[in-house]
Amino acid sequence: MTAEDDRVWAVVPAAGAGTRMGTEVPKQYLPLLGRPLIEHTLERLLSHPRIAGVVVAVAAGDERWRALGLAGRPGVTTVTGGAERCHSVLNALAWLLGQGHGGAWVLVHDAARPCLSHGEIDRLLEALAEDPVGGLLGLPVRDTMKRAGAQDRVAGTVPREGLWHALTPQMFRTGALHGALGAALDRGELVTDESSAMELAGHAPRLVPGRPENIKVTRPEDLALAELYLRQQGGSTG
Ligand SMILES: Nc1ccn([C@@H]2O[C@H](COP(=O)(O)OP(=O)(O)OP(=O)(O)O)[C@@H](O)[C@H]2O)c(=O)n1
Ligand SMILES: C[C@](O)(CO)[C@H](O)COP(=O)(O)O
Repeated sequence: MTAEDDRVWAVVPAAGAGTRMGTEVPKQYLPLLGRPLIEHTLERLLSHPRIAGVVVAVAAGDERWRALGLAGRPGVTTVTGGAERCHSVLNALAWLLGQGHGGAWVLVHDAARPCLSHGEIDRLLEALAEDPVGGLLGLPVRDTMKRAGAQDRVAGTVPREGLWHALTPQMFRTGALHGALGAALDRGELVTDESSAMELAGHAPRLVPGRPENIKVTRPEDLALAELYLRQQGGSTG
């Protein structure tokens, strides 16, 4: 294995508007324990010894990102995001390809998931080190799952055996993921995660158990939960 293949990069899609949060400030910039949410996320990634660098996709003209000063931190590269998460990820992957990292593993991790632990990153790297496809962190579904019909009436119960929540990071070879994502977008498939693109390309990514604390801050009530989890980690990266 060449030294290049052993390097691991991270891509952080951070160009969203946070509509479901209902705040004027995009959620990745909301304060969490006194620091912008995205700062916690980037710190988790940048402090991991196997991660060579982080490519952050931010909205065009994002003044908050510029004002944060994180763009100038060693190991951080900024690219412009796109209309959807998949476009933002594709732009970041294109930068990595342009740098000659097509053979390297890339971990795509939502900026909105600040409670990621080093233990999860380690599990992902160990489980997929020799995997021909790659994979993602996930959580088996614990509740009985219902499919809603008209007027939110139960249309049916979905068997939960084998159902998982997809989390991030999702880990694939940069070149393979860029190709699969580009092909999905060419077909008009605005995939909501990287695994979907790889599945459309005919692959079966591996699911690796993540932690319930690795939540995606999406709605207002998620902020308090993320703060609780970060306090429980007590500043450690887990
Ligand atoms: N065009 C977009 C949309 C989303 N994201 C990022 O993708 C991650 C997961 O997306 P989501 O939780 O949906 O964030 P938003 O799109 O900002 O939220 P909403 O759907 O509520 O607007 C977030 O870190 C978000 O910043 C992105 O980089 N580019
Ligand atoms: C990537 C992801 O976090 C996996 O669950 C999710 O698909 C992001 O979806 P969103 O609609 O962009 O929040």
